This record gives sequence, structure tokens and C-alpha cells, in this order.
Amino acid sequence: MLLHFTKMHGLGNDFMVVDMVTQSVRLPTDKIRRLADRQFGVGFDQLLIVEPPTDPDMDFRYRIFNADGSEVEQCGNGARCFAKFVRDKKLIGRDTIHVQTAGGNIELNILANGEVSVDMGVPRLVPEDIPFRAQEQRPTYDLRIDGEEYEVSAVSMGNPHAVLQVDDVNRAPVERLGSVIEQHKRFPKRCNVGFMQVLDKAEINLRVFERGVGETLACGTGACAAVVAGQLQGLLGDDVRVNLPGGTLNIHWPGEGHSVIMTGTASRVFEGQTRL
Ligand SMILES: N[C@@H](CCC[C@H](N)C(=O)O)C(=O)O
Repeated sequence: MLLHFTKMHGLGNDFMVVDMVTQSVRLPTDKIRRLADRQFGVGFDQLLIVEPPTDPDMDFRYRIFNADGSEVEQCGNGARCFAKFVRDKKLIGRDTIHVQTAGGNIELNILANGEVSVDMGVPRLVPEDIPFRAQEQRPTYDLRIDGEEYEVSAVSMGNPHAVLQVDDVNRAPVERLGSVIEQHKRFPKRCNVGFMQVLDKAEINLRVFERGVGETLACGTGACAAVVAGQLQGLLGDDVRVNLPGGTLNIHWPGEGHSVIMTGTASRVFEGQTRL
């Protein structure tokens, strides 16, 4: 059968978006992996599925699969693309969209300039909610790797993140350390790993090694997690520009107990169809 899809990206974090409101297909893990392959398939960091909601208060259900086929709880860049997708496909007529995800409900707002602002919900900082193995909640934790201690923050934006501060993102060991921390036993569901360089209270540079993918050009939840981690350490203010390899996101967080608001672009690349 033919599967219709849209290729999209948020700052170079790229997606295959599939409308499962108007078509119905089964996509088992091995098929997702094959579609994700950049040589033999369509190629993407994440597959995004648009489904009817199971919660009557929500407009859609948004499901997310990493390139390795694992289903995950949240995707920030994907959420902005999701908003543009359902609007462009006329699956909804409103600019404010309520979406159910495995990581919690989120609100998407399409702005007059075409950018999308997402209420990503309240970050979870209690270790067992992340999940992260620790006795008590702290702004940073010492993580032991190959006999060395690394200071990391642990934050859930629906999905788990570790954030490390570095002097220069261009020289950070993103691949080497990212792949080890992603699998660290203190993160029982694995994690995304952010390397954050603080420029001043309102601007950071960030690279993210994503769980189930590897380093991507941008990670929306990673940007939110980095700002939360930086603010909890007193390094950042409420509004922060986050420069990622693929572009810039604006993150607003008024502090503990409040939602994180992420604003940025969403781009359509092409429409496609593939035989399954
Ligand atoms: N690219 C994303 C995050 C996608 C999920 C992540 N790899 C995970 O496993 O949690 C974003 O923009 O947030």
C-alpha cells in the first residue's frame, strides 16, 4: 500500500509526518527503522504520527518515534511542525491547537509571523519523575563515568534530559560523552544529553546528543531542559536565546511550577509517498 507523508524540519531536526486521521497503516519498529535510514529510506530523526485524540478535550493525539524505532514521550521541534502540518492540511481551522502526547498535554499556537509557540508544560525535576536515580532533587548531580565525575542536571520535559555545562560547544565531546550518558544506569529510560555553553544570562549555545538518534541539528525539548537547568543554577534569566547548530529558539520560563514556552520556526520540505 502507498503511505502518504510530509517531510518537515524544525531547525534541521527532520521529520516524516504521517496523517493517521485520514489514512490507516501499521508501522512496526523494523519498518520505522527502514524508513528512517538516510541511504535506503526516506531519512529522518523522528517519525511524527497525527492521530485522533483519545482525550475528548484534546484536538489530536501526537505520537513520536525516534529513528531507532523507539516510541518517545515528547518532541519540541516536532510539536511546531505538527501545528503547521494540521493547519496546512486543513485538519483544523484554529491557530491554537491542543495536543495529547505520551509526555503530557501541550498547547500549540501559530503566530501571525508563521512561527509557532508551544506551551511545553511544567518541567519535572523530582528524580523519580524524570526518571533519574538520586536520593533527593538537586540543581546538579555528580555522574561517575570511567572513574571521572561529571556535573549534570537532570530534567524531564515529558522526556528525560541530562544537561552539562561546557566552555565551548565546538570542542565538547558530544558523540563520545553523549553516547555514554544516554545509556547511563542512573537514567533508567536512557536520556537526551545537552552540552550547554552559557554566553550571558539571556543567551546560550547548545548541542544535543538525542536518545535513539545521535547528535541532531536542534532539539526543542533539549533547549527547554537546558534553560531550566541553567536557571536553576542561577546562570540564566527568564528569557533565553538558544543557538543550536540548525538555528535559534526562544525559550521563556518564569521558574519552578510554571510552563516552559518555546518559540521557533517550522518548515515543510516536500510531500511524498512510499510503498510499504
Ligand atoms: N528532537 C526532539 C526530541 C525527540 C525525542 C528524543 N530523541 C527522545 O528520545 O526523548 C525535540 O525537538 O524535542
